[in-house]
Amino acid sequence: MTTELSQIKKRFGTFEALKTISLSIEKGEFIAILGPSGCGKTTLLRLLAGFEEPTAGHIAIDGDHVSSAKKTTPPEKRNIGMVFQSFALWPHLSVQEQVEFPLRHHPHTRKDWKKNYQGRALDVLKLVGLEQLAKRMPNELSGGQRQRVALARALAHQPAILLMDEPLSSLDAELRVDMRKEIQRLHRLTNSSIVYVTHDQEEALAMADRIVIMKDGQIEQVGTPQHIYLYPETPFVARFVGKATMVDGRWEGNRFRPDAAPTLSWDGEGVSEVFKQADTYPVRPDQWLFSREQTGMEATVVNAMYQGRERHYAVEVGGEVIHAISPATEQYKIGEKVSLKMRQAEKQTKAHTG
Ligand SMILES: Nc1ncnc2c1ncn2[C@@H]1O[C@H](COP(=O)(O)OP(=O)(O)OP(=O)(O)O)[C@@H](O)[C@H]1O
Repeated sequence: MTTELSQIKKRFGTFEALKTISLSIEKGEFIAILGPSGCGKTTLLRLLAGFEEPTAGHIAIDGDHVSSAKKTTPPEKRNIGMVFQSFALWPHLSVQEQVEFPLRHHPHTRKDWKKNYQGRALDVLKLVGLEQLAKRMPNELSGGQRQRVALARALAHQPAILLMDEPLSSLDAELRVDMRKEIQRLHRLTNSSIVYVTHDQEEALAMADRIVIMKDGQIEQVGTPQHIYLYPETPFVARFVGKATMVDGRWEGNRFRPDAAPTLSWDGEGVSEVFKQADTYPVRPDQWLFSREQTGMEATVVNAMYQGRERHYAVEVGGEVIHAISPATEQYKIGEKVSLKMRQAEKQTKAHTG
């Protein structure tokens, strides 16, 4: 069964926080909602959870009509689990009791689990590797352990959909990467769909089956991580996900000729019509090819950062500063004049000449 959001609008007073959102989430699918601060991600999640009512439209979770402007099922009656940034564990309950609580009280808990809630709670704690800490209280746990308890509590009754709002943002960088893997593992082991709100594109690209990119209360693009990264459909998505620069130039069918070096042209197969109509080409930092021979777009290095495997540069082209990445083996100094081409253009040339 899918979860459906149909024509959802949400207004706070005169402010339209969500403007006609429609989205279908498959059973077991991992959806990341990605967008900048204030674009409406949390509002969308709160509507799914039942903390807010839509101004228009309706929501069905696993076939249950839970939300419309007329009628809303409260959060505790929805077949959902929730994990928030703050973990929100109950301070007076032990680890085991945190997980038992929803099993005993949630209306969607399977009958056999409700009866044997202690056994099921232990099984779920084993799943997240916390069975040894079942008797501990929340204040006796590390941040990562607390987040595991929050996950176990949310997953215990096997909700149709697990809602997660920036669940890793209060953990340090290393733990965040570990917990990403943990969430992916748990997702594989359960049948729950996941809706995961984040403003971290790396997290969304790494974890989701599909990413929903939001801007100003609307969906900009929906697609697999690879599709969104390689084939952005709007300048906003190209900049936000791919950190792309919009290069001005002319399109001749599927070939692009940059204004800054009109003798150069490169292939634009698959580039969205939106860019063609705007006479631009979105180039990601990793797509630039540096050279000292003046055969491409003239540029001056204004900043350089060594990053181990690669070097990140800020370079000025025609008065605009853009970001470009080179392999660490290539080194350019601040102030140095370089020449930039699209990586793909080089491949094309090789293919034509080779
Ligand atoms: N209860 C409310 N009353 C009025 N405006 C609200 C309310 N809740 C949210 N908003 C507004 O709706 C917009 C979307 O807010 P929301 O919290 O959904 O954004 P977000 O994408 O989750 O942002 P962030 O990443 O900063 O959490 C914001 O402009 C916010 O100020």
